[in-house]
Amino acid sequence: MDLTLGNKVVLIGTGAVGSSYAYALINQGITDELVLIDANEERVRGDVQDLEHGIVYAPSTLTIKHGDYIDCEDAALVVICAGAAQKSGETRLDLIQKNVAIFEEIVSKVMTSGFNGIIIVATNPVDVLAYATLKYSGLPNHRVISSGTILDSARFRTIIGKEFDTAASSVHAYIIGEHGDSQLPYWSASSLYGQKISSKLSQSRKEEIAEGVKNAAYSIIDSKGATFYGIAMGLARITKAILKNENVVLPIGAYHDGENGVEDVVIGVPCLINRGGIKKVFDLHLEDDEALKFKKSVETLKEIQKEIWN
Ligand SMILES: NC(=O)C1=CN([C@@H]2O[C@H](COP(=O)(O)OP(=O)(O)OC[C@H]3O[C@@H](n4cnc5c(N)ncnc54)[C@H](O)[C@@H]3O)[C@@H](O)[C@H]2O)C=CC1
Ligand SMILES: CC(=O)C(=O)O
Repeated sequence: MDLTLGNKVVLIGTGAVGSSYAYALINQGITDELVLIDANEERVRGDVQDLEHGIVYAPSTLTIKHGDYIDCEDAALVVICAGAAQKSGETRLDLIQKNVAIFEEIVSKVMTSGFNGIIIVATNPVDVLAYATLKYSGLPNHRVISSGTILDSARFRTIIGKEFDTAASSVHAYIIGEHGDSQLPYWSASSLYGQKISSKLSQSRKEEIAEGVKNAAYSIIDSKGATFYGIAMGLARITKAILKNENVVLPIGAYHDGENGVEDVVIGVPCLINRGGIKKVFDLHLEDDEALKFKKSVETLKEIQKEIWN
């Protein structure tokens, strides 16, 4: 990545997820310059004004504008939340055909601008669309990030935190694999006050927790039609890790080129994130049942890739 780039963020897709992310960025003072793009221009115009009024009370000031793809030229980060969202009863993978076509168009426009930064993908199915973004952009592997299991891991930590009456921020726990139905808890590496969480829970409770995490999106979509605050905070966290060069460990979707015995797939694992993007994809030390589930998750994603790109 071009280290002379500042901290400009271009957000593409200002629907429920995108606009919540913009709001989170402003509230946390993460960027000095935010550009919004969406196919629905009227909506962007309204969002820019509404968000600008909030800046008055933000921790630091920033410029925010309704932009176009040329604005990606000197952006440090492009965040893509554009595309179709799940409706009640749909899985994330049901969205693939529509959203791959949208991504081919969006990513080629981003790259035509001369963009030389990092892309974060949030649109579902997020891991396959990050893979598509790598293909369509030609960017190096470490500069395309799928939000992956950042949200699932937050859900996991929230449930465990409540179980042990401890703040979720003190729970060190990860969901790995697809951001979707084949995900799995990384129990063997999940800890609370330095002790393994899995040894504190019965098998049936662990299974209930894993199901609860996996089904959280379905339950929220049934209740209010969409999920957006959780992912918005997760995206803001990844953004901060990049723009502030944090070298922090986050569970995100990373391209695997042999890491963890996996080839040519974007999948969620703990990674080191800094100004250059994905600095390191960590080795998983999986127990046998976890390794089996992780392999199945890889196969699920590869099947979808094969259907689209042969
Ligand atoms: N990664 C994650 O953990 C999560 C991902 N999502 C995903 O995020 C995506 C967005 O969800 P919502 O914001 O709820 O949907 P939404 O329907 O509210 O917003 C989508 C936006 O994309 C825009 N758009 C569509 N085609 C476009 C194009 N070609 N160029 C520019 N803009 C375009 C639409 O005008 C709309 O404003 C969905 O795919 C959803 O499944 C949602 C929650 C969590
Ligand atoms: C919609 C979605 O991907 C989620 O909330 O996990």
